[in-house]
Amino acid sequence: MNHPAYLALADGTVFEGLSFGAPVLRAGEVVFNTAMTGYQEILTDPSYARQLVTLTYPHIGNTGCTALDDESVASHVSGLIVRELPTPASSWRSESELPAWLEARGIPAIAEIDTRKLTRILRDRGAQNGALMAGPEASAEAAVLAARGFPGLVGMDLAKEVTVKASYPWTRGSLDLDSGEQLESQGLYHVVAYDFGVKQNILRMLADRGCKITVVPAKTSAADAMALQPDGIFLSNGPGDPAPCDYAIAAIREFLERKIPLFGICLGHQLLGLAAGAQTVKMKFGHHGANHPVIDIETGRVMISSQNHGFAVDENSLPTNVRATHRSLFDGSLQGIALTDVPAYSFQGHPEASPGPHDVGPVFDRFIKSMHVAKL
Ligand SMILES: NC(=O)CC[C@H](N)C(=O)O
Repeated sequence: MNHPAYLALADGTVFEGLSFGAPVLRAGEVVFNTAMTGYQEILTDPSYARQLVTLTYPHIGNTGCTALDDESVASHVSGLIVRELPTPASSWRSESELPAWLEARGIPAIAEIDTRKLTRILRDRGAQNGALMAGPEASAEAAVLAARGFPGLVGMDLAKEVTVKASYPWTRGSLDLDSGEQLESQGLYHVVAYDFGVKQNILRMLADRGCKITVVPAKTSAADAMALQPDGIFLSNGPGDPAPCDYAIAAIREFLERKIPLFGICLGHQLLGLAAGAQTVKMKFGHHGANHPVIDIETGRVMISSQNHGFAVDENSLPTNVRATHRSLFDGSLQGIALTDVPAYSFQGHPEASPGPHDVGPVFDRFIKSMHVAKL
C-alpha cells in the first residue's frame, strides 16, 4: 500500500499523489526533465541538489537500478516526481527496484499526479520553489509551508556542500562493451579536476582519452592545484548558483594568468565565464533533457545534446577576449565559450551525456589537444 504524498508549489498549488520513495519532507526548486531514459543517472547527478525533478516521460523505474549507472556515490537530488507508479523492474542489469533504491537514499518520490499540468505551470511561470512531503504523516499544509520557506537557488553556493572532502586519484575509463573489461587510463596527461559535484562519466571520458586525474575539493587553491604539476585543469558540473563561488572564480583567474589548458562543463563553464569577466543569469525554467540541439558556431554543425542547467552565461556580457563557440537552437542561449588568448574552453551542456546522446563527446578532444600542444 502506497502512502499519500503532496507536492506543493510556493504559490499554494498542491498536487496530491502516492508516495513510492522515502517518507520525508524536502523543499527545493521544482524543474522538469524531458529525457526518456536515464532516470538513475539523473537521480545521481549532484547538479540536482535542492531540486525536485519532474520526469515528463511517464514510464519510470521499469528497468530497475544498478550500481553501474550511478553518476556519483551519493544522491543529492531533493525529490522525484513522476506520472505513474513504477511497475516491477524488468532488466537483466537490474539489482534493485526504484522504490527501494529511493527509500535507501532518503529521497521522497510522488506518482499518480498530472505531470503534464505541472510541466505547463513550470514552462509558463518558470521553475518554482516547492516541497514534496511523502509518507503516513504527509499533509498538504506542511508541504505548502515548506515550499514557501525555501529561499530559492539564486545566491546559493551548493558546490561547497556536495564536493569531495579530500582529493583522490582516478584512472578508470569506460566499460569496453566487447570484452566487458573496465578500460584504464594510459596516463599520458595529468589533469586536476575540481569537484563541484562531478559526474563520473566525465572522469571516465577523460581517462579514455589518456588522462590520469586527481580529483580535488572545490576550495582547493590555485597554488595547491599547481603544486600537483598538472598538464591541465578541469572544472566540473555542479549544483546551485555559480556567482557566489568566489573561491573557485579566484582560483580560475590564477589559472588563466598561468595560461594552463583549462576545460569546464556546465557549472565549470559558468565559473570560467565569471572568471573571465562575463555575467551569469538565472533562466526561466532552464534546460533539462537529452535532446537539445546545439550549434557549433564555427562549423555550423548541429549536435543533439544532454542538458541540465538553470543558470547561463549571458552572451551580451562576454569581454572581447572571450568568443561564443556554441548556442542553443531551442532559445539561442550561450552554450560554449573559448578564450582567445589562453587555451581555455567550456561547454554549458553535458558532453559526457549519461544519460543522453554522444554527439558532443568530441569537445573533450580540444582540451586533450591543448594539453598535448602545451607539452611539446
Ligand atoms: N549541471 C550543472 O553543472 C548545473 C550548473 C548550475 N547549477 C545551473 O543550474 O545552471
